[in-house]
Amino acid sequence: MTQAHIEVRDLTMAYGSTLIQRDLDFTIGRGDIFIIMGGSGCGKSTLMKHMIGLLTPARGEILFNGEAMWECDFAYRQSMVKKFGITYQSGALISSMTLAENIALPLETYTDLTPSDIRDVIALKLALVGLAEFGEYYPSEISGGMRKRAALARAIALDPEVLFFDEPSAGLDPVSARLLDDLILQLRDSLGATVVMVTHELASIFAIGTNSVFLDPETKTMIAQGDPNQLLADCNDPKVQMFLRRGELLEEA
Ligand SMILES: Nc1ncnc2c1ncn2[C@@H]1O[C@H](COP(=O)(O)OP(=O)(O)OP(=O)(O)O)[C@@H](O)[C@H]1O
Repeated sequence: MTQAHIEVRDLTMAYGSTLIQRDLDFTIGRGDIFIIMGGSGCGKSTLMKHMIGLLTPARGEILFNGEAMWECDFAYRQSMVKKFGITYQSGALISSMTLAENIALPLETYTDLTPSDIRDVIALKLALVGLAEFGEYYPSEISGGMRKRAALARAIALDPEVLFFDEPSAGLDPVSARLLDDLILQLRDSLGATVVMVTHELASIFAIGTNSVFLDPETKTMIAQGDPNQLLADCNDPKVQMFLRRGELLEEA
């Protein structure tokens, strides 16, 4: 049994009086590639925002390395969140800065590294994502797939313990999406990190996912959890099967 890295305990999420999901309870193991799945609008991004300290639970708790994220004060929570690397759907690189300058930003903000050390870290991170030659390029001068990888280089600048991705392969062609999956696997292994991903991409889910939770927008709670390949083989819930089989339900035996 792998060691728990993030534990979601009895979590209820709401925007004001609007309930989004209730009674979420699951564990993400160290080294997992954990997929948050479910139909449109069920609350996947909302769950991720709770995990990264942006939204406060209506009820329940999230533990990181066994420590409660919401019981503690803001400063302590920030020290936990610093161990997370986050990439959003758009990549969100700053367009007026080169890739190297984008990666330098978290290093200048959160570390005491010298300019020369920062240059070394930038070179290392760019090399890790296959962009060694592109440090002086601006985001608009490279392809969409390269922008995703550059955003990843920035997310790993501070050697995070957990990497969070919201729809990492959105807008990519299948080959670039596959390369991004390979890169996520490679980074998980080289950083010894845990990965948490919101994605609809079945190919990615089955290729790299090791654990998952399935959120249902109708009952507003989780209806399945576990290895996605195992869920495909064993889960009897028709909504989960519909999702994992791209809408094609198994014929009744
Ligand atoms: N800031 C907000 N205030 C109020 N409601 C919100 C807010 N953000 C999201 N919602 C609502 O919460 C619900 C869940 O949204 P969320 O973006 O988490 O879903 P999702 O599963 O990630 O969706 P998708 O798959 O379409 O990206 C939606 O009904 C959405 O309209």
